[in-house]
Amino acid sequence: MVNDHDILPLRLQEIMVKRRGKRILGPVSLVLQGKGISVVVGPNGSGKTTLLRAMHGIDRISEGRKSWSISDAQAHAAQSFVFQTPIMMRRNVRDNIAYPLVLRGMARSEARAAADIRAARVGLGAAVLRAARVLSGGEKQKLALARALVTAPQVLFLDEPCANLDGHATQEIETILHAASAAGTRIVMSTHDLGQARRLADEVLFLHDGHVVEMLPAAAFFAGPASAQALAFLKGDLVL
Ligand SMILES: Nc1ncnc2c1ncn2[C@@H]1O[C@H](COP(=O)(O)OP(=O)(O)OP(=O)(O)O)[C@@H](O)[C@H]1O
Repeated sequence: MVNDHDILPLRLQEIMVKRRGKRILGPVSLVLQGKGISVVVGPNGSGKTTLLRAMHGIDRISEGRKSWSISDAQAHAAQSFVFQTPIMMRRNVRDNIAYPLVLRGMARSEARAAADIRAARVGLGAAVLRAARVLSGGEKQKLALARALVTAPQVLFLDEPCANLDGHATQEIETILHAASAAGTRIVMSTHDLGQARRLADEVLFLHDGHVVEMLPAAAFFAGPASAQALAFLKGDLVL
């Protein structure tokens, strides 16, 4: 809905993110393009969250260059980001989902109608008038996804969207992500769950110590990554 121009490819050239002078990511150079779901995996603290936040523009890049195929402002409007712990407003489900559309200038009645359609698609059709804050963890994550998808983003970032969810809720979220990908949204998500990476990934990015050590089609990654660190990670060994 936001614009017709492709915002991809996203190019990162030697980007670094530093906190109080300390490097926490980079240098990273990569090109994000094409279709499908890219899954970011790696040990704790390897920089998965920081990479997603830097790509979307939440974390400032200290060095290097990031560019979308159109201006940053236009590109930003065509992206959504889902946090590990969804942020709920003190409103009902419908108005939470409608909010990004209202922010973009859509009339409230139209935005609410669009929100109801999105709520139904994620299985929250019967809950549109419930207060968002009383939902279960799985329902909150579905609401967050509906709100992220209501603007029909070209690119959707998700940071550990199924952390703390049970198998049933995880399956529902994965079904929604598959459907969004099939509908053309480019997805980039992090996960701790290698099983989830196997189920969802078209492409895998393996991070270690703030570096993207592997960026491969999923089949190639799981068949045998090139680096010792990724091999150890796949085997379940500690990666030091
Ligand atoms: N605000 C911050 N200030 C200082 N260091 C930070 C900050 N946020 C993250 N870090 C550090 O940056 C590194 C990368 O963190 P990040 O959260 O991106 O990793 P991650 O791979 O997502 O980790 P996890 O798997 O534990 O979620 C870690 O060493 C972390 O301790």
